[in-house]
Amino acid sequence: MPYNVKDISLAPQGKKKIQWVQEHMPVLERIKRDFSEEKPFEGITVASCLHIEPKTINLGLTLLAGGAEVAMTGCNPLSTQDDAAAAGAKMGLNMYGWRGETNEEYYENIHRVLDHEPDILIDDGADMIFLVHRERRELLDGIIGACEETTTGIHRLKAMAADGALEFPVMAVNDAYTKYLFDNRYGTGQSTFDSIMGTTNMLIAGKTVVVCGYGWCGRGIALRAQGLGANVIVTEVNPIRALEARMDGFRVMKVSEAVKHADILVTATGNTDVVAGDDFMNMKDGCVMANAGHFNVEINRKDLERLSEEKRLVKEDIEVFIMPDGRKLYLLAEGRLVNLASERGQGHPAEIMDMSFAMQALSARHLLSEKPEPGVYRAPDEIDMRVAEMKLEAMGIQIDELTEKQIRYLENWEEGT
Ligand SMILES: NC(=O)c1ccc[n+]([C@@H]2O[C@H](COP(=O)([O-])OP(=O)(O)OC[C@H]3O[C@@H](n4cnc5c(N)ncnc54)[C@H](O)[C@@H]3O)[C@@H](O)[C@H]2O)c1
Ligand SMILES: O=c1[nH]cnc2c1ncn2[C@@H]1O[C@H](CO)[C@@H](O)[C@H]1O
Ligand SMILES: N[C@@H](CCS)C(=O)O
Repeated sequence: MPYNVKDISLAPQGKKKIQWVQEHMPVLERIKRDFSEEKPFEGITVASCLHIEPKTINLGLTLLAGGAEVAMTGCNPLSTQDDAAAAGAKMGLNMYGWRGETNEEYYENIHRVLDHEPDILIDDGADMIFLVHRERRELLDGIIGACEETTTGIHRLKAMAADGALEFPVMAVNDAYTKYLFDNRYGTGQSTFDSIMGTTNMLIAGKTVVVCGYGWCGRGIALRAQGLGANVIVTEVNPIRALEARMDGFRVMKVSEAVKHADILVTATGNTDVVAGDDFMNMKDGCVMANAGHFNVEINRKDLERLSEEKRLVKEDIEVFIMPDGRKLYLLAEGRLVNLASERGQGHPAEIMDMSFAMQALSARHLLSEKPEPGVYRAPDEIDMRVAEMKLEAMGIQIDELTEKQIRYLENWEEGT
């Protein structure tokens, strides 16, 4: 089985981590059992570009159990867990990736995965899908379609589809209820603080935490910051989301004002230059900045380098920028998504990725059976509801069913006071 990982001898340690998460991913385990009987992916090659860590390996093993050949690489140069990658290679997956890739190595590894001539792609951020369209067009004919994991990837793919440039169907896995309502909100909320606290060993209680963006991720981050005892300020560009943040109990202000108060600042917008230029000149001394959104552009690192007098690594994943007036500003994990890119970042909890990856597995199977036209599609509600039902069942929770009378009542427009 071809692979290129940092250190294959880390496999036993990675395997233990995979076994641990499997115990907390009951929905994916159930799908794995079904797939191993039905073999829906027999003869199919799946290529993934996802954060490589134990839960993702478990998705790979689920597809493998379904008969697929699986080739995996990372979707971020810093997020790969080397022991999990090594274990994946030993467990029958074609693994390419390591933590700390250069930009060149990152794209090189996507090429190696594509060399397996995949029928189905699973992407996070759409880098692999773009590469196929730009540089590996010879593969387009063989590709049945792709599944996309995250908000930013879907924005990019919709823009591509609007320009008539998207040449195969893509399932917008992020847009499933069982994905964004839980993964983006509770997953990012918890894993962002897990990583910030693990990296800095700092107290959150009593601090002012500024959250830029009050989308699904921002809501989760603000909620958890509040729960940890922080004073939370939200910045937004969307008036409705800003109002929601205010009525959820948070202060709302412009980022240029918020930076003056921030002890900790977290971006989660999917946008560029959210904190930039003069913001660094007005920022409070000692502010710790982290990005939980995408790529490394939300906090403008180039501005930070240009405006500071000195930059050095304090310890793994903490850089300090010393400003001309002596203020120290800290940036975590090079401004890449902190919950995965920092060494301490474990990503979302297993129980959360259980649903996200169940949606991935079932969306890939849906692509195979339906073979839709090129475009960006939400997964059918039946799949979404099925994942929620399986999750409730696994949690031992029962809910009521509508009676015939209630269904008739809800469908009736004549009955009133
Ligand atoms: N770290 C993770 O594990 C993780 C998990 C899920 C999603 N994501 C990524 O996080 C980002 C946000 O995802 P989401 O699902 O919350 O998206 P979303 O669209 O629900 O929310 C983004 C919010 O940011 C706001 N915004 C945009 N530009 C802004 C600016 N300059 N200042 C302040 N607010 C601004 C928007 O108005 C919107 O309310 C995306 O890039 C997504 O891919 C990361
Ligand atoms: O632990 C994890 N393993 C794999 N993917 C993850 C994990 N945590 C979050 N994400 C995924 O990363 C995307 C943003 O790049 C998010 O959409 C989320 O689903
Ligand atoms: N794969 C990209 C998209 C995250 S939303 C990244 O890691 O930054």
